[in-house]
Amino acid sequence: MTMTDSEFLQAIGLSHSYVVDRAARPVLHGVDLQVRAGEAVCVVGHSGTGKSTLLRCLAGLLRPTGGEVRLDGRRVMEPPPDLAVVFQDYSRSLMPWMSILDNVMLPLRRGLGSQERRSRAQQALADVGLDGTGSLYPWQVSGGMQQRVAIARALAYRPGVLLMDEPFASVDAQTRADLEDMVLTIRRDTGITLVVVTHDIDEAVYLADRVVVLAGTPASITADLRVDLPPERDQLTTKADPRFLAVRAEVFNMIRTELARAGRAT
Ligand SMILES: Nc1ncnc2c1ncn2[C@@H]1O[C@H](COP(=O)(O)OP(=O)(O)OP(=O)(O)O)[C@@H](O)[C@H]1O
Repeated sequence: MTMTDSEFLQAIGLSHSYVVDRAARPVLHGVDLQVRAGEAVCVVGHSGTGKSTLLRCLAGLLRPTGGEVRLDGRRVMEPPPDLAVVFQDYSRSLMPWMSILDNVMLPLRRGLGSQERRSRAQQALADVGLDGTGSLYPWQVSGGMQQRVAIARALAYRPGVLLMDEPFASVDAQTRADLEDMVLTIRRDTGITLVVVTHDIDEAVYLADRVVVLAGTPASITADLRVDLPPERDQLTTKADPRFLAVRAEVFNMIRTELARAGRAT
């Protein structure tokens, strides 16, 4: 398949089955997803539908059992250097015995001098609002700040693509709103391509240019909705905007319909 400039990150006919008790258990089947350079796409779907599996395949952390993932035209066979991932569980992703600055410097590529690594890490900490915290240890700061550190670590090597798996599910509502706004600012300032998996429909619509719904067993993309909102967003006015409410209602109804089809209770 040939790729146009606009199709930057692609899943093409992607399928994945896990092996459980020696039997293949299909989770994803025929997932087609195109993300353009600089676009923000949120993936929603009910619990257990395969969102994390899809994200891990996109990240090159899991080899799909069918189809393929392409980044900038090249087939993804392992985690690409231009791509970073942030997971939900910041407490397990940070090294407690290392300072915040050392945590952020940790994955920076060899080949950079120590001064460059240090200045990139300090810049990334500043970008997430954590200027001046580098000498502290992760356990000395709040959960929301630890998640900012995890995001700074992902940003420090300046990836073109940032994948996030339920990144704000473990923090309180106010911190979550602050982190959502921080992601919007980073996106505006860097032009990074963003794919976010989230349970939270409001969060998905707030962050995204497009919301895709993953549904079915095995799952595929059953809806792909454009969010017709200006890029400048804020928690109060955007979430009260009729266009926001319309997409939110549409996504909500789709997921509810899928749940009913699967015979689950909402
Ligand atoms: N390593 C594995 N081996 C076997 N089955 C797995 C494995 N990882 C996930 N699964 C199963 O695959 C299905 C999809 O899991 P996945 O974590 O991708 O879903 P999800 O949509 O991200 O769920 P949630 O929203 O609850 O995090 C689930 O039924 C899960 O139990």
